[in-house]
Amino acid sequence: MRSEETADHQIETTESDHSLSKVPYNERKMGWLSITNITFGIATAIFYFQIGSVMALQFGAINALISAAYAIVVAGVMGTVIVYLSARSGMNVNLMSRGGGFGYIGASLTSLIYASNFIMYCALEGMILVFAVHEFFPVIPVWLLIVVFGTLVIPLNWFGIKQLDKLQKWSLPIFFIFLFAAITVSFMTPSQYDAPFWTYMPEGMQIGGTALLLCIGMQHGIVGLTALIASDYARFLKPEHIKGGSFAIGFIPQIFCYGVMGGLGIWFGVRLNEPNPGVYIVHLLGIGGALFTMLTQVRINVTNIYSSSLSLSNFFENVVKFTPGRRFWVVVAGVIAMILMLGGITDHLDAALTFQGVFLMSWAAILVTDFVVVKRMMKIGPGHYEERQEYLYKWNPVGVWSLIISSLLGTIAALGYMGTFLQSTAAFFAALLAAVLTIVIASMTKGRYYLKTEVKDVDERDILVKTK
Ligand SMILES: O=c1cc[nH]c(=O)[nH]1
Repeated sequence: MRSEETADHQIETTESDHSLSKVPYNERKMGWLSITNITFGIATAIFYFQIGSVMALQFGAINALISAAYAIVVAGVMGTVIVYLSARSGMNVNLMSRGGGFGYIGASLTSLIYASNFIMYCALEGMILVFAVHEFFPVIPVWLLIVVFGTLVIPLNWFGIKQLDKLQKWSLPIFFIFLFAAITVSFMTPSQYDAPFWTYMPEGMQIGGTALLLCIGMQHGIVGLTALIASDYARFLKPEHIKGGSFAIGFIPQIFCYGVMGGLGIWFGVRLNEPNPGVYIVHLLGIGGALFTMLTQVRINVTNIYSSSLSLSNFFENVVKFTPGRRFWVVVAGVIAMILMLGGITDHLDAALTFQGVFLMSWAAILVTDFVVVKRMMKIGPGHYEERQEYLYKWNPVGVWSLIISSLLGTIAALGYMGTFLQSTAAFFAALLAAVLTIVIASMTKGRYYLKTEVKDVDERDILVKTK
């Protein structure tokens, strides 16, 4: 087994993390339901209520619903392809990017930005939890709650994927009990809006046009992330579950995030005339609302820390050969998130998150285009994903230039320097641009930078496309 050949890889094998190498076939034992269950840890975050409620109250419920449908399709299609690639290769997007168009240093940069994204989200989600609890127990100082809840996610990540699976499995039924309670109480609470909720439209807004574009612009901050994230778990999928499982893992959680949670967010928001779920859930369920928030936020933050630890492991192995093991990075990610919360930085992350929304969607688009168009249709580059440094160039211009150009232009557009239309659709256009650039640069370089030397020990099962 290749992953046992070096000392680093032995550490991983004993921890079952495989943060630095692909998951060997004899450890791809998880069924599609278990993996979908883990990704529901992300999908059940009240963050998605908030997106739905804010969109509906600012731009109208029908625009929010159309935008949710758009997010389901875009994240679902990209997510399904990425899950398929992860399950076939045994790699997450960090590893896959090395041989999937970026080179090993190129892939380190994507890993670093990806890790920073999860750490920021961990801090943002952590603050939602801290404020919900502080609301009920104002005597407990905020800094203490930050330290307690910031520390809690570290041991919950200690034993990797199996622990995550158990945690998400046991907490999901409790989540649904709270959710049904909130819906029931909401029905019993007089609505602030008398007509059917989907007819809600604030003054000066209309169906479609700028209002719809602004909703789509809000969704773009997160669509790329939800398409990419399942790859951390799908690499453990049993090979016999790949066919139907790729769709289940790649698509169903998107329906839940944007459709169910987002849809309920629209409904709650309009009914209660309140955009902040931290306020309305507590209003509906009292202390139960604080417990519900605690549950959803712990569920999402264990996945945030898990994904950041994998990405940090990748970055530091690739760039400085520092391989202390994934648990070390769990602690680092947890501590940085706490520092962000304690420093009050979470109120100033807007520009960083705008850039990351564009960046992540472009990255997902490059991985999908590299596989579907470059490898499958144009037969350029190797037919398998290589992750070992000795076979790779540091940089592959295909992914690296496509990502740099599209992310830069996309961010400039998203910040409003190219007009309103491009501001709201920036991530989409960056992703389209990234896809086109991937094809153009791959055909210009004729796949030269995918592999430094020929790989002679490729397992037949790892070949995704016959390129020769
Ligand atoms: O992956 C995600 C998505 C939304 N919010 C998070 O905290 N993490």
